[in-house]
Amino acid sequence: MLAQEVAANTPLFRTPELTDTRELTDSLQRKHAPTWAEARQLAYHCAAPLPSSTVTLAEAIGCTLTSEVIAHQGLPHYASSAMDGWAINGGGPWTITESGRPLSAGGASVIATGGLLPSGATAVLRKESGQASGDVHLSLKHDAKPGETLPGRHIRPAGEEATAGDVLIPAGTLLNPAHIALAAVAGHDHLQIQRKPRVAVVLTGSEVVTSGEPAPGQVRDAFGPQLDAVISQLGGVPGGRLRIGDSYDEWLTALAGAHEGQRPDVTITTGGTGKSGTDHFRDAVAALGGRLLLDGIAMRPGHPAVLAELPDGRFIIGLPGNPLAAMMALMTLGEPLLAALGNHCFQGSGHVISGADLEPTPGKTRLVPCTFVHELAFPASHTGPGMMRGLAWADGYMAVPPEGVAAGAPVPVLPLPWTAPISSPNQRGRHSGWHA
Ligand SMILES: Nc1nc2c(c(=O)[nH]1)N[C@H]1C(S)=C(S)[C@@H](COP(=O)(O)OP(=O)(O)OC[C@H]3O[C@@H](n4cnc5c(N)ncnc54)[C@H](O)[C@@H]3O)O[C@H]1N2
Ligand code: MOO
Repeated sequence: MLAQEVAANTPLFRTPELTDTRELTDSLQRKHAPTWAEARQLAYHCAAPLPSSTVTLAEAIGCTLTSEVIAHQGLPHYASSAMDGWAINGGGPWTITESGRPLSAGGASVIATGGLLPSGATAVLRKESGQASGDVHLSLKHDAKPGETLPGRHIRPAGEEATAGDVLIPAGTLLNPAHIALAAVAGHDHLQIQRKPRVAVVLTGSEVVTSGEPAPGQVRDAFGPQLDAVISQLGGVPGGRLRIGDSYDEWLTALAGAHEGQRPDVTITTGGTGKSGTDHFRDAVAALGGRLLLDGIAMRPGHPAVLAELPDGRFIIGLPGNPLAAMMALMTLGEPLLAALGNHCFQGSGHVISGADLEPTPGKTRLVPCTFVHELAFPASHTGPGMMRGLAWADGYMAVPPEGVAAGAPVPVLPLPWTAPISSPNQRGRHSGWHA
């Protein structure tokens, strides 16, 4: 269950005063590292929504519709039988004629469910309500339900569900499989949707191994098996993966775009955000003519995270190598950036009563995986920057302000992409804030 919420969520929206990213980054670079909140704002406001694109129906599931779906003809578009039986004209008895021919008074013809109603038909008589003798004579069974031959009985009239010109699915709808079926029955083949950002991943580090138990000096890759799923949960489309070692040349080639397939909108790197001889993020971005939008954040863990933009418009998010630090940096920068590119708002923090004293960390926001017990938020254990145990069982993560939080006071808490929103029941969902 959700912990008690004492303040409504405040989803972040594009605000006019913050749309000049260069001004924002310049102002941020003049002072210390941006705060956690400033970093989130910057990651949201540095990107414009991707253009919409036309896709097949199956490809549109899970996407946001940008152009309404109209009924070009009535739904259904012809009057049909709702039952297997006979199309009939009048109250009977009837003479059976060839199917598909117009019916005159006292006429009947065999029809199947969904079959096109012949002209002159006044009703459909269900098979179980009629008695045919030979191929010609049809009469009403004595035990047939009353009203079986009344005009309109068991007929699906044309336009019953929609008339031509009706808006079947408005723009801004997050398309579920039933929407797609509706578009199909209305005769549509393609839909216009908001394009989702394509996100490539570059995993760095020669000590990183991808299977089995790592030997001393090696680490098992914490990102490869799960990052694509998180990218999807954040509204992106996984766009390829590259593994490289620690050399500058490998970094340069990887960031230059040595990916197979389509060019990504965002590249996420892991590791190499430090400032040692084996950390090449900044040099590679500079060599490619890119600029750092953000270099470090006043938060723990994840403070070395970097956000850059290349001249071709691609964004690069540099996540630290430490696994929890990387995930917290991904929430801080990746969630808002993907939201902006995908043209939706992202969730702000809810407030939950803290069950524990949370120590101050002067000048820094602490991001702490937490669990909810009796509607109180408690910091999880095992939340060192390189640890995953705490995050694995967390219900969300706290953004503990620099001055700390006393037990019993509200603390900002955010959901993880795979946990329930920290929100009141009438709050809109993560992907529902499409900007028309
Ligand atoms: N002198 C300083 N050293 C460090 C500082 C500092 O401020 N001064 N900051 C520390 C912090 S905080 C972090 S976070 C890390 C940032 O490191 P990098 O982003 O350069 O990452 P690496 O050095 O490549 O790796 C750090 C750590 O993470 C492990 N790693 C890397 N990739 C993976 C992976 N795919 N799966 C699991 N673990 C991974 C790597 O083996 C290292 O143990 O710098 C600190 N140092
Ligand atoms: O940012 Mo490092 O965050 O603590 O592992």
